[in-house]
Amino acid sequence: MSTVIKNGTVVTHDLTYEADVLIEDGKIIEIGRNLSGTDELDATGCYVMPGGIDPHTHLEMPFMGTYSSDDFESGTRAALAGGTTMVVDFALPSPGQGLHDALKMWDNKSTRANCDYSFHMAVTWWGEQVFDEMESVIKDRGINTFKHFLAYKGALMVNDDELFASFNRLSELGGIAMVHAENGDVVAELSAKLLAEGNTGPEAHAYSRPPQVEGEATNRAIMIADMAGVPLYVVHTSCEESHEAIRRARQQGKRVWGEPLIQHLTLDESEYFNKDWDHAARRVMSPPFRNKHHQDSLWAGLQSGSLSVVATDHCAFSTEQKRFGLGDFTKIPNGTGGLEDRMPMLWTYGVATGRLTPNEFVAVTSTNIAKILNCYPRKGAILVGADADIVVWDPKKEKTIAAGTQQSAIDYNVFEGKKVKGLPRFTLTRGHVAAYDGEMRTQEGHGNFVKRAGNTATNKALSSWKALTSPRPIERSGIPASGV
Ligand SMILES: NC(=O)NCCC(=O)O
Ligand SMILES: [Zn+2]
Ligand SMILES: [Zn+2]
Repeated sequence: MSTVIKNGTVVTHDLTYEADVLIEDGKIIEIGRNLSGTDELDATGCYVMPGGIDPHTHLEMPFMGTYSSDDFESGTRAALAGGTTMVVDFALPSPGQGLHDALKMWDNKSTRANCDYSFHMAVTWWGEQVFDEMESVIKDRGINTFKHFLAYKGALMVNDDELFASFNRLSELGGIAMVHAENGDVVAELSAKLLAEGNTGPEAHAYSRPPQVEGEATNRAIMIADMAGVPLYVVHTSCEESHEAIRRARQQGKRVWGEPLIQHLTLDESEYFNKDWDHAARRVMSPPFRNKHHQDSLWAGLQSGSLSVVATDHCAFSTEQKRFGLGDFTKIPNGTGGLEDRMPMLWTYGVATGRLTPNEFVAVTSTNIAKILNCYPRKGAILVGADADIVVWDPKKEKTIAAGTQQSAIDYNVFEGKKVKGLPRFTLTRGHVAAYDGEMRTQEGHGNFVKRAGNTATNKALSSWKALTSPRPIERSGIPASGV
């Protein structure tokens, strides 16, 4: 059995052309004119693009005394509804837990995934066991990305000595370092002071995490990564201070990538000043939403290439869960949803406004991250031999975002009421049509784990440079006799 996508315009990160796409056994087998197959999908008036890849999700994540409400089933269903065909989730060991132990837990949860997925490994504590297991996580499990939290003091946060040790180990093994860049010590101090002064509401979450805490931590991580000789990926870049550090590092030739979220690009800090406690608390996430100055900086970064990827950090908590923080903003579970809305929101606020070209849209939602994570061109490509993870995108299709019609398990949507123009007509996950003109036809358990080998081209380039420039003793003849 084969499927042909007919009469569409193929849009990739570098090309736009009219062609049909023929699929068999989950792969693209031919691209050309006048193709035929057993099943036909009509793409007249549509763009045929690589399915989105969201490299930053937290599905069923244990966090702040509860679990995020979307699991691998509802989360990947939401992804497919919005044109995303692969998610990358974070496996988080609890303190003292081994990396492989934590991965077993994530393996169990992910059996229900409707689309392909991969994992990043989090380094939440440091010791010999973590040092040792990192090797097999990369070589046997095919996980080449390791996240470090510089925030969440007393929980997930690692200190600078641990960060440097882990970055050095990754440099040796050919891994990629990731950071949540906020200065956790300063956030803890500011939070305690705000609470003592009677600032208990959700707006104080934003006051406790000003752009400076993010700028400082981003810059620190960049410098530590540079000394270790490891590539660095900065997650949820939300402000000019952090973007500026990334931009400068890239201009200096450092291997650093920045990832803004669709929430930070399109929602601002005024959400926290809403008189309705629930409204404000539902939008509590770290880093918090910023103002227009920061949003313009992020858009400019995507346009100029100093920022590389748009993600969601999908970590959805219900209103009931958010209310754990009534009377104390530090207890509001941090996180917002966005998996279903990332692509339509970015198209509406990016492509339709002229901030991004359709090719740039494909680059920042799919191809760039496939290259960074080392799964391109299996993912992120419309090429013969690639997985048939495809979105047939109708630029004229419209809807108003509403919690009542979403796939996510929670009872609200941070984009509620936003009108989007540009939606999937069909979303295909390895050839299976999981979203058919608004109707969900997902298959629970269809998703496969995507292995990603370490020692990428970027790792090799960095280690060659490191070897060439590393400190070495100067050979001298005629060493003076000691003493005077
Ligand atoms: N971002 C957020 O507030 N929650 C999810 C965990 C994280 O990425 O920091
Ligand atoms: Zn984070
Ligand atoms: Zn996150």
